[in-house]
Amino acid sequence: MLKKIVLAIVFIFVIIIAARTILLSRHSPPVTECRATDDDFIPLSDSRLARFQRALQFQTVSRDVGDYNRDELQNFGDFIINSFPTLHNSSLVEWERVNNYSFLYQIKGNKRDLKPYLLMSHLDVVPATNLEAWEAPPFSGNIVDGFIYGRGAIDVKQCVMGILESVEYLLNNDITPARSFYIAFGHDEEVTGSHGAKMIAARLKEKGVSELEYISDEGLPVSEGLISGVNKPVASIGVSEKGQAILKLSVKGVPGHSSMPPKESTIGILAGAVHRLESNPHPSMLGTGVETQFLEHLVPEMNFPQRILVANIWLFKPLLSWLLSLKPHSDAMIRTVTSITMFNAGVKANVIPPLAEAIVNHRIHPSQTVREVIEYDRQLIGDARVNIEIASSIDPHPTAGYGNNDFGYQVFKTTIRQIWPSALVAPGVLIGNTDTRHYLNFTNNIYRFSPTHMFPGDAQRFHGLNERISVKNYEQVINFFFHLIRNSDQPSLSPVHEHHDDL
Ligand SMILES: CCCCCCCC/C=C\CCCCCCCC(=O)NCC(=O)O
Ligand SMILES: [Zn+2]
Ligand SMILES: [Zn+2]
Repeated sequence: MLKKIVLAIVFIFVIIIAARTILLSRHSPPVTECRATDDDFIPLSDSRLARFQRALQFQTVSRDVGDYNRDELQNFGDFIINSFPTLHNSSLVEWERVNNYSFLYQIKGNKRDLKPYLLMSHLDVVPATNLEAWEAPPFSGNIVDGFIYGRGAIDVKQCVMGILESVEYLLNNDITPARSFYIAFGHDEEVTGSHGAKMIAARLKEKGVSELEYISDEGLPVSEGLISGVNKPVASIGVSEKGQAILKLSVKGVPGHSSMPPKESTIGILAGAVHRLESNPHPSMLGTGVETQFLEHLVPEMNFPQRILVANIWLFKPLLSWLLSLKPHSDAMIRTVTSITMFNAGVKANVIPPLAEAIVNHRIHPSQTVREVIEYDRQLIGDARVNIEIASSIDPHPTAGYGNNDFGYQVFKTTIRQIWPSALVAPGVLIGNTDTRHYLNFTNNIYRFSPTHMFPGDAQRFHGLNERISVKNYEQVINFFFHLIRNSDQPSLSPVHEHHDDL
């Protein structure tokens, strides 16, 4: 009898595994018909390329909240105004500098009943370090072997300049958009956006804007070769964004002579706490959020064993979590991550340190909250001598729609396929943070995507060494935004044609 029950259970499991594998292995058909019309390609002329190289030369570095290079932001802003004369003088455009260095543009379409959308980006960059290790100086914009080097090449001056080039082209060619749109460039995204994006959002409200059709901002790239077994480019659209908690850990002690040390120093206690945090990662949340749909979208391109695993996360979560945890970029998809980013202690070689401090930077999986993450840390540290203070925090963002009837998502999907026809397009979670935190009240439809083509090894270039973009990819960036604007002109989505017979 027991044997029969076991066999029946195994049989049911096999049926479920097979059914899910077959179901998720089906290729999804294109769901929209929205092509860019007219001459639909902007070539990367020498002058467009030179403008981008020049943009990378401005050292618009942000270091901390309120600590950014004002002179260079001013110069970069002046350069933008001078480089795009049609945009800045068109009767279709209203523009202003917000809080001195940020920019807000309104491009007026001729169908005023259509809800406007917003294209976001940012003008600042993080500092460049280890200058000797760069192939070309980080503020040169030099081209080496077909790549344009510079801090900001992928984060994210390529989008600033790509948006500006595409709009200038539209206006120079007398193409009046049907749907109005806004462009917002903040000047301190790398240090929370509280002086830039936050002020732009307030200004938008002042102008009477309360609802937007969708918002686009920097985000996930088009990646190739990052997931073993998937041989096509994977374009992931960030429909949500991780939360963030910056915690300051501190341990206080009594200073004294180093010849008579206490059993434990503030440094030793804090180092122990930090070590416990680093060696006990937060749990895998695989199966609870959009990372699940991301992986499931790739199933048709995977090999058979991979298909079985990914189509059945309900069963294989532990194994898959382990596999995904092997690489930092895939580990970041499935859990709240912990980075120890700063550690300060001690005053002199022969003085017992009175204070030790560390900064912990968490990026929070959308299925968790700031409170839960801090409680987990507290339990893990398990030492009342370690004080935990929240320096800043934000919960994960809500998830935007990514179905067949979600206008913004479908416009992105169509546009991506116009630039990368073989790309698999999938929803995903952005593992870093953006200025969109200041715009959450304008719409739920926020899409975080950068039309940057990335290959193995490129993820480390974000905020790292040798940030660069290929000349070809920069041309794709310009054309991505051009097509996005053209595709956004349609009043609504074309009827959806589902083909269920193409198994
Ligand atoms: C198996 C996974 C395949 C997906 C490929 C993902 C590759 C991820 C590589 C880079 C994405 C990182 C984008 C981060 C943008 C965040 C912008 C930023 O710097 N904001 C400030 C901050 O977060 O502190
Ligand atoms: Zn950025
Ligand atoms: Zn950045």
